[in-house]
Amino acid sequence: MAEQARLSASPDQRAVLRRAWPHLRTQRRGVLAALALSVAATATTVAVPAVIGAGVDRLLDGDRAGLMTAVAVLTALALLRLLLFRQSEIRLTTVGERVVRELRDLVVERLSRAPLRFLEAQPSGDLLRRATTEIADLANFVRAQLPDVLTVAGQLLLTTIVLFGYSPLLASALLVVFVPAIIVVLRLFKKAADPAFAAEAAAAGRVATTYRELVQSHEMLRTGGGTDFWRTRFLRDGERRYRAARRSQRSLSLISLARVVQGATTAVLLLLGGRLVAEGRVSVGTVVVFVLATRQLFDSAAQASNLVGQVKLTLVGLARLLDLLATTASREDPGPGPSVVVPPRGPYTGRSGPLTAARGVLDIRAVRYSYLSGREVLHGLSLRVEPGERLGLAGPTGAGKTTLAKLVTGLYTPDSGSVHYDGRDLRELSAAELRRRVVLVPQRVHLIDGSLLDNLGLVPGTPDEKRIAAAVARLDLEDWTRGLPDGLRTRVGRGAEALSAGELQLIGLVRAALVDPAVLVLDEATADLDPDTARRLEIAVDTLRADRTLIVIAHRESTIERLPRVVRLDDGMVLAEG
Ligand SMILES: Nc1ncnc2c1ncn2[C@@H]1O[C@H](COP(=O)(O)OP(=O)(O)OP(=O)(O)O)[C@@H](O)[C@H]1O
Repeated sequence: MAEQARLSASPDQRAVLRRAWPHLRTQRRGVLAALALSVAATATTVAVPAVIGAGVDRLLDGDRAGLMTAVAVLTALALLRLLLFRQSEIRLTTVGERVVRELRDLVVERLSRAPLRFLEAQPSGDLLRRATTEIADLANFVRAQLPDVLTVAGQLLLTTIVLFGYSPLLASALLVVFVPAIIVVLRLFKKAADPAFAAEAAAAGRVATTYRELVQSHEMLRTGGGTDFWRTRFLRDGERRYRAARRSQRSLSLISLARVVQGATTAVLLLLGGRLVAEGRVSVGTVVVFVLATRQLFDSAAQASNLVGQVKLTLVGLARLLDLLATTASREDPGPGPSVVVPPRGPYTGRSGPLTAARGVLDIRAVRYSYLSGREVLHGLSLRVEPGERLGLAGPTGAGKTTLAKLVTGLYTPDSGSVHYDGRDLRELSAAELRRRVVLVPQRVHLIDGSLLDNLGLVPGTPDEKRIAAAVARLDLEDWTRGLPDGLRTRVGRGAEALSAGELQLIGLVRAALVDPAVLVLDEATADLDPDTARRLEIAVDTLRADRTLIVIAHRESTIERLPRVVRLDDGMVLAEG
């Protein structure tokens, strides 16, 4: 089996921000400007204790003018602070929203080009969560917490610098007590929190998967009596998620150890400061600066402890998102940076590629394919289909007919062997060229939420109503569309007009007519068709086939009887022809 990239349940959490940085490429200037504003805003806060300290010393010296200057500077700082904080907040959230939007677009783009094999291999709920909830969480974080995080980080850094300027001795004492203790606390926290938060995100993904399964297969679960099984599974996943959330919350309590560190640091500072003042080595104003600034430092640390859970959650979400982007990056992507691996064999995503003739031979050469390692489904199957030929593929369930159809239409790439159209390996063709030449009408055509017209128009080039109506008329399907409540404008899909399996295939055939491919592969619906729909399908297929190659995965004897050439498959091999 070809190596298939899979999303990791616990993606690499190391250097997440560094790995995310290349994705900020287009917004780097904005990010830097926002950061500069944030630093300036923070500086106005950090300067306050220094100005108060200077004021205290002027007061003790009886320097009235100096005191008034300090008061004026404090007032100016307060105004400047207001202005700069507001500006930095606006800038940050604007740039952050842009980055999130670009990430969202990139995810959509990557998922739309991701190989079918990759998409089928992932639990759909988990994929959905990464592509939606986790990006939404990131957006919320950017809006609500990022400005605070930057302010806190800036305050911690700038305050330390200012204190060293005042008294290296007191500042060193502060750091000697404060920094090692905080590092120990943070290390303990990281050790407990990294796996806990990753497990919580993975558990949430599992809940989403189970939930999605219910929505998708509710009919089967109800009629088959499987509701209890599902409920048990859902409760089990919910319980796992609850326990994972409790564990990550417990890891947060480690951060409260920081308060013990705060108490010890204040005590050391007051004892040492008092002694230095008594010895005349520092002024009272300097001790005031230290006391106020240390308070600020502790406030920041306390705020940081409140934010740290949110930051952790966001970093885990970001790591999962980067994992998704790295796993879906195809060979053609320039890639955001060296940390991105390039796993899925991006099939048929070439942007250019050779052009092929409007009618050509379809040549399947010794293709092998496995979904799961060690369980080969097609074992070196070869088949040549001439232009304009009508071929039926028959065989028992599980013989590999649908798999072959997906290989022939380029939805899967063979593990070995190749599929050629007009002498070209499908892998060499651009996505547009491939879609122009080979079209699959699947067994179950999926509807998007919208009108029949919206659904019929889901082909390259977004055809207008006139073109769609002409295609409907060409396939002799006007009586069918006219019979629907609003004709072509009838809403279809969930909660709207229900269409039968055969009618869904009619939609697939109209789409094929709009594309005008050289090869049409029709995976016949297995459901029983009412006589009207069966007749419409027959007429539409006959009209459509004209001079193009038609491959029908035949589930009905009547279809097999009508086809001049029938290939019977069994266990991934051609069993017989005729
Ligand atoms: N997404 C998948 N993951 C794993 N195994 C799969 C997947 N799709 C199909 N298979 C397996 O591959 C084998 C061939 O399936 P395939 O659908 O191609 O057969 P088929 O001849 O089209 O059957 P049917 O007539 O029932 O549609 C089967 O054993 C099936 O269980």
